[in-house]
Amino acid sequence: MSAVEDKTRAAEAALEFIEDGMTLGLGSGSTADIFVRLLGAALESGSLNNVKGVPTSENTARVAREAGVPLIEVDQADKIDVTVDGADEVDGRFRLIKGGGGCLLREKIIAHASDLMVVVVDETKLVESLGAYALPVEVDPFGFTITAKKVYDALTAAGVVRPDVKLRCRGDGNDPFVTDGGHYILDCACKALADPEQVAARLNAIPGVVEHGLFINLARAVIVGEDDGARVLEL
Ligand SMILES: O=C(CO)[C@H](O)[C@H](O)COP(=O)(O)O
Repeated sequence: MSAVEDKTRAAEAALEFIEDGMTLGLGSGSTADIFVRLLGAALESGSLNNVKGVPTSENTARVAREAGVPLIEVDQADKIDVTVDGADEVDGRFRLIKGGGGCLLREKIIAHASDLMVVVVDETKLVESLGAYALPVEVDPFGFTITAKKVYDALTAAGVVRPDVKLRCRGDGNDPFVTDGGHYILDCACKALADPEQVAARLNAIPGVVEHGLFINLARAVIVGEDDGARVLEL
C-alpha cells in the first residue's frame, strides 16, 4: 500500500474523534491536508455539522476553503477542542519532531491551546528514538548566523555529536525559506537525540529561537495508517 493510502486511512480514523459543534485545529502537511479534505466531505454529506477550523498555515487555510471547511480567526476561538496534525517522527512516548513543512510555530501554538492533539501518520514516521529527521528550528532573521552558532552550541551541550545546522532555502536556490510568520528555519541534522527534553530546554533559552520542532507532552493520540486499516494508539 502506498504512503498516501496509509495517510488516508489515518486521516479517516481521525474523523472518529470529531463531534458536531467542535472547533478544530487544522494541522499542516500532506496528511493534515487529507484530513481537511475528508472533513470537508463529511460536512458536505451532513455526517458532521457545525464544525469550524483554525488553520496552522496559509496552505491549510487554502485547502480548507477549497474543501468547504468553515474557518475562524485564531483569536476568535474561545477554545480548540481537537487538533489533528501530522508529524515527521513519533517515538513511543508520543514525543514528536515536526516542522518539515515549516509550520511548526503555528502548529505548536494551536496544539498547545487544544484540549486534545491527535497525530496522523503512516508507519514510516514511527521511530524508537528521535533524531534521524533533521530537527527544524524557527529563528528570527535578525542575527540568524549568531543564533545558528548558539543552536549548534546548545545541541552539542545536549550531547549531539557534530550537528549540522543549515539554513533552509527555497527549492534548489540560495534564497532563505520564509515561514508564514516571516521567520527562517534552521534544519539541524543530529542523527540522534538522546535527550529530547534537554535539547528543547536549551533551544528555548536562545533569544533568536522563535520555536523548535520538538513537540513534547502535546500529543495524546497517534493514529498510524497501515495496509489493513488504522491503529489508534493512546497514552
Ligand atoms: O510538521 C509538519 C509541517 O510543518 C507536518 O505535519 C510534517 O512535516 C508531516 O508532513 P506530512 O504529513 O506531509 O508527512
